[in-house]
Parts: sequence; structure tokens; C-alpha cells
Amino acid sequence: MAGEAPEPSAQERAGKAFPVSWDQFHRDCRALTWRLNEVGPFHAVIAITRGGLVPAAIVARELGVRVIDTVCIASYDHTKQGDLHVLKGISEAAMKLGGGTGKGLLIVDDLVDTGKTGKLVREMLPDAHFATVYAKPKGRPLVDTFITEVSQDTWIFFPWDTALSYHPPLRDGAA
Ligand SMILES: O=P(O)(O)OC[C@H]1O[C@H](OP(=O)(O)OP(=O)(O)O)[C@H](O)[C@@H]1O
Ligand code: HPA
Ligand SMILES: [Mg+2]
Repeated sequence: MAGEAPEPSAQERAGKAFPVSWDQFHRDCRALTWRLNEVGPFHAVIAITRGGLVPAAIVARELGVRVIDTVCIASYDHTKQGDLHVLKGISEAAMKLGGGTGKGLLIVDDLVDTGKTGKLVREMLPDAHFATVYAKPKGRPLVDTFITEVSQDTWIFFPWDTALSYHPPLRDGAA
């Protein structure tokens, strides 16, 4: 409607920024693998795309797992979460490896925020182990293993979504 302020995005509501570099992300994924190594072995890794693809590759490499499947879910349009759309489900082969319930499978995502995405995948694979690199309080109860918790009002900026850019000096009014 004319004159109405646009609804703030999840990122705007979040307020605080938590930028993560490639180096930091790699270190955090390795730390996650140290914890997962105590829980496995796993027959396969299931990456929740797209954000789960990068940690899944690193974790699978460290754990020596070569079977990797994807579950493709879209919900955020940049920073606004809409309805969840399952664009591709778990393959028959991976389902079979998990005995139909996900036992011995490792689900990997970059983060849980509200937990909506994680909840949907948990329903598909109730006996799988769910790991994320980062967790916000609302989604945290859904995750079995994670590395770093950030507050709900923090927005995590991943290295594949960001680029280095010029920052003006403080004396020129930079924040
Ligand atoms: O806990 P939630 O509130 O559901 O949010 C977490 C999900 O949101 C992001 O994915 P997104 O839907 O943006 O897709 P992408 O991985 O393709 O970027 C992130 O990668 C998680 O999968
Ligand atoms: O904090 C976040 N950062 C990036 N993507 C996200 N998707 C949900 N929450 C986030
Ligand atoms: Mg995602």
C-alpha cells in the first residue's frame, strides 16, 4: 500500500552482523568434524543445499565419507523467509543406506536460524544425525552437533555471499 514502510527483512531485524571468512569457515568445519568423529561412522552425508554443500564437502573429506546426497530446499529470498519448497528430495539410494529412517546418515547444513528447514529434513530422516556449523537459539534444539552459537538478532554473512570492498576511513564518517 502507498505510504506504508516495507516490512524489514530478517537481516534488517537481525541488526548485528557476523561476517565469516573462508579461513574461519574451514576451521569451524574442521572443528565440527572433530566432534562428529566421536559420533560416527556414517554411511553417507546429506547436504541441505545450497548452504550445506560447502560444509558437507569439508566434513565428508575429513571423515572419509564418499557418498554424498542432497536435499534441495529453498525458503529465503536473500533475507526474507517465505514458504519452504522442497525442490529435490533424498535419493532412493541414500534412503536405502539409512534403512528408510536415516539411521547412520549425517545431515549437514551451514546454520539453523528459525529451525524451519532443519525440522522439515528431520521429518524426512528422523534417525539421522543433524550437524550445522552455526546455530541460533530458536533452531538450536533441532541440531545434534554444532560449533558456534550466535544470538537470534545476528545475521551471519558467509564467504560465498560476500566480497571484499573499500571501506572509507573513520575520519571521513565511516561507521
Ligand atoms: O532455520 P531456518 O530459518 O529455516 O534457516 C536456515 C536455512 O536458511 C538458509 O538457507 P536458504 O533457504 O537461504 O537457502 P540456501 O541454502 O540456498 O542459501 C540456510 O542455509 C539454512 O538452510
Ligand atoms: O544468518 C543468516 N545468514 C545467512 N543466511 C541465513 N539464512 C537464515 N539465516 C541466515
Ligand atoms: Mg540453506
